[in-house]
Amino acid sequence: MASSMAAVMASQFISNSSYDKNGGAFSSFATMFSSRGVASLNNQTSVYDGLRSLNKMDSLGLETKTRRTLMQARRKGFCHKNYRPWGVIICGIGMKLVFVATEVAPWSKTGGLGDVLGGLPPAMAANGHRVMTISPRYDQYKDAWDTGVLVELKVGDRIETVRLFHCYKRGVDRVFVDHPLFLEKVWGKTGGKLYGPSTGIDYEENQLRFCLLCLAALEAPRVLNLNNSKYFSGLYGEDVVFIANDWHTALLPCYLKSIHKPNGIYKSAKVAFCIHNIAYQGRFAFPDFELLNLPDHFMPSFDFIDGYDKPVKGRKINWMKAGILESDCILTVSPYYAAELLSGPAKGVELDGILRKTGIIGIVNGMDVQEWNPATDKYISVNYDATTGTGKQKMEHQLEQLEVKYPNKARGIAKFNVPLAHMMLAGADFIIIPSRFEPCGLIQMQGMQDGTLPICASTGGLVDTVKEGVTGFHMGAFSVKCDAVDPVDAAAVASTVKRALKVYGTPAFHEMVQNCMAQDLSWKGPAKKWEEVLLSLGAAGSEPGIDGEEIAPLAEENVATP
Ligand SMILES: Nc1ncnc2c1ncn2[C@@H]1O[C@H](COP(=O)(O)OP(=O)(O)O[C@H]2O[C@H](CO)[C@@H](O)[C@H](O)[C@H]2O)[C@@H](O)[C@H]1O
Repeated sequence: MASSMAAVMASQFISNSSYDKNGGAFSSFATMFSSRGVASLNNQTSVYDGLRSLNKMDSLGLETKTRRTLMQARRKGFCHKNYRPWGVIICGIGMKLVFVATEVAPWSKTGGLGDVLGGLPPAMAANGHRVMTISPRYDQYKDAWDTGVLVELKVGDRIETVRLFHCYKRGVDRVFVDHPLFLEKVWGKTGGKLYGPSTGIDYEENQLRFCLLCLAALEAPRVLNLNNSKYFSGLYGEDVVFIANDWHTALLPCYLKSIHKPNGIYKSAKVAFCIHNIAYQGRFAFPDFELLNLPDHFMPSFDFIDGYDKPVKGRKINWMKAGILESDCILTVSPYYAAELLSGPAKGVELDGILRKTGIIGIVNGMDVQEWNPATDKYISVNYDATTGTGKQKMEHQLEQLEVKYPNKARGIAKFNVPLAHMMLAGADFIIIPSRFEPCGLIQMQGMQDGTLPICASTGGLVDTVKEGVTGFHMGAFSVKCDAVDPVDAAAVASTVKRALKVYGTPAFHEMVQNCMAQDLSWKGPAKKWEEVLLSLGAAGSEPGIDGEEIAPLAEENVATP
């Protein structure tokens, strides 16, 4: 197939790839709808022999515990990576993880997908894994350098050249794929323009854009020589675990199997596919299969007919279906949502049957507790913590007066505004989340972190993360039919809000606020669960990490636009 071109062309550019750059608010409610070693000996072999006699050496010449001990010592600052007390270079432990997605916060974000790609990778790195993210370069990110590495890829009927940019932040290699299909269309880091000229309208070339991303992502671990980490250096190599996210990256396992594995490349590499929102599947006209440059035997994995019970005329291709069938394991962002996806066509959005065959694992998302920390939040004028959770008396009085003076008044701002989102969640007492479905949901966690009680629908991750009467209020599950609002659902919103208002200002309310703020909502717990799943895939060289003591400090220069 012509598609083997990518691997061949990429290898021609490896010589180019050496790279080392050192590089209470006026409304009490906020409602947001959003929807690892290389063992290298110097002349101190007697010490090495001593180690060998003390420990059972593994195939790479190091006993796991020894490696971990040294790693931990380095983390505590007891030794530097260039200090080799035992004549052993240790390049790391754990797994080599490559996350691929169309969004990665803070560089690009339209919602929770960007947040997850921003937060989970540093948490995995904190646990001792070598971690890379690959996403498009939508803008001239000022903190991401040109590696000078070019890769040629066959996309559609053309050969396209992409350039790889890189920065190293919070223990993670952030790789950005530069191509006019991304930058020339978007020129910005956030907003609906990532996917189309305006919200709800897709770019015609989206399939080609995402083919390009998947193909480039499969080259990066083999061509990028990255040396910024204290613990790791050189190429990631082939024993990696790819984590593909949502339908845009569903072709990654297909290209891995059609281009690389037949050529003996990435023999032990595995792919985990994570569903953040099954509502978006990448359904296209069947003839578009030709655009993808995949062998015909992949057709059944893509083959799809709209309308489960009443099939609609005309076959389609379905990217997410192929991603699910061709990956080594499927994850989603909460256990309850995983169960909902298996429950039937309505919640499984017609992929429930496929998921029942493959199985799916739900792990609740964490949140970035550094970005969302009311004690240090740069977007709010008065910082606070659990001991100062209450508003000023004067303002509380003004609030009461506002309600009396302007009954039934509220403000609605339909804009993507990060500072405002922080201010609303920090300033509000309640956040109403009336989701018809919610795979995990981050705003309820951001609210709880800020001491703002969620009043939420009982669906998906909201069930897993909000405890009735303890950390918030549940309204019950809503109809998933989007064409009309069910009056029963509207009544449930009203009655639950009334119930929450009765608690407002009481000792029970203050206890709930304390309960919310006392929780560890960070990525630490979820990252351990992710590690367990990814280790079980058995990519060569995969080992458990360590217990990360803390997530690395927030990078000084975090947001990156010209
Ligand atoms: N007007 C606005 N201005 C600025 N920022 C705004 C905003 N409205 C929302 N945000 C921010 O965008 C993010 C929204 O994340 P969510 O997880 O709640 O939903 P989303 O549907 O995007 O994510 C999907 O993927 C995530 C990640 O897996 C799942 O948690 C979720 O259930 C699934 O639907 C939060 O960081 C929030 O603060």
